[in-house]
Amino acid sequence: MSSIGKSINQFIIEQQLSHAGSGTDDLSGLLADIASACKKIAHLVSRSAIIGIGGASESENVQGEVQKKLDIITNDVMVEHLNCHGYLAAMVSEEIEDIIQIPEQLPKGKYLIAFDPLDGSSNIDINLSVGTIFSILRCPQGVTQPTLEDFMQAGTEQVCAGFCVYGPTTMMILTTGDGVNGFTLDRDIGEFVLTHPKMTIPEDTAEFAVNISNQRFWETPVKSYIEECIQGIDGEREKNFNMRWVASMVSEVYRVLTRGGIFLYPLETKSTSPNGKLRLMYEASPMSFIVEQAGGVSSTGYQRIMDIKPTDLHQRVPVILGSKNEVERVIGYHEEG
Ligand SMILES: O=P(O)(O)OC[C@H]1O[C@](O)(COP(=O)(O)O)[C@@H](O)[C@@H]1O
Ligand SMILES: [Mg+2]
Ligand SMILES: [Mg+2]
Repeated sequence: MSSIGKSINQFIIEQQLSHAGSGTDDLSGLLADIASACKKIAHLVSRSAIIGIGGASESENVQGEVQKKLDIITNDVMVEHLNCHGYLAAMVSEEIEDIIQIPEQLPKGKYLIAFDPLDGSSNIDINLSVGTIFSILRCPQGVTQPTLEDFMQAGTEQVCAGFCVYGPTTMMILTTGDGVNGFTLDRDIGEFVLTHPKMTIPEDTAEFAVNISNQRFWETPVKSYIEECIQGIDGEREKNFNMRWVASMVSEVYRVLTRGGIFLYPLETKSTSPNGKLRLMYEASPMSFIVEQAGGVSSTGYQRIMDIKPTDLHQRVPVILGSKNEVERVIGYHEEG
């Protein structure tokens, strides 16, 4: 029987029960809290102009980026929804410099979470899609006040990763290491329902996404690859490529999941941000888990992103992800030097 239309909570509980020997645990509760937070964020994003929460704030985040008002508000929504039910031991956010501890008086749980509360926030004021990205890790046993070291886990340690896109429809994409499933927010009943079961990324593609204005900073392997794509049928590849750049990673990854593609935010030598722009813990790692679970590949060009153990909460890494055969081709160019 098709499981289309199943609520996200029902789906997670059934998925947990179907694994031999495992019962439901706090993960389903935590995911229900995340879904509630994302529903609230979807509502705020859609009403931001009406209620006067669009535009920039007066503050900068830890990476020196001017925060949008909604960057701050959505961060608070995530913290408020996730800190009260005892599923988490601590959180980290792209918008906050240090670990966010669970208040003393509240119960603590066995998971850690890293999140980007509003991805692509430069797009809010021009009415393009934005999103929320999250990565769930296990808190080491016996730890009640997690430290930096407890969060320094490679992407391969993730229990679950997901993201929401607040676009023409609000969607949540989720993996717990058993494939990737997509849920659409049905606003009539206030639930995310399964609409895109078992999402897979086609192995081949003729569509690339890169911010070409940074071309002068790229290394030779990426420069050569993009040059080949642009030459199209007249070049070595003997086929035409299409290009997209939404400047919102959630939208780019969602597109790759639905019709294939390659997305690059590569190493940028000599730029002010030589490791690229994307944050390992809040963007690269969870998206890599999802992409791999959908049959795609995700790499820095030199290394599988899922294998990188962070050394800093706000570390940036180069990202090349998407359709297997194209990403492997770019990795091959890095190997050739
Ligand atoms: O400004 P650029 O170079 O186009 O960068 C776009 C990239 O930056 C991001 O917007 C960074 O995310 P934040 O909005 O969370 O800082 C990605 O979503 C996107 O891929
Ligand atoms: Mg982001
Ligand atoms: Mg963000």
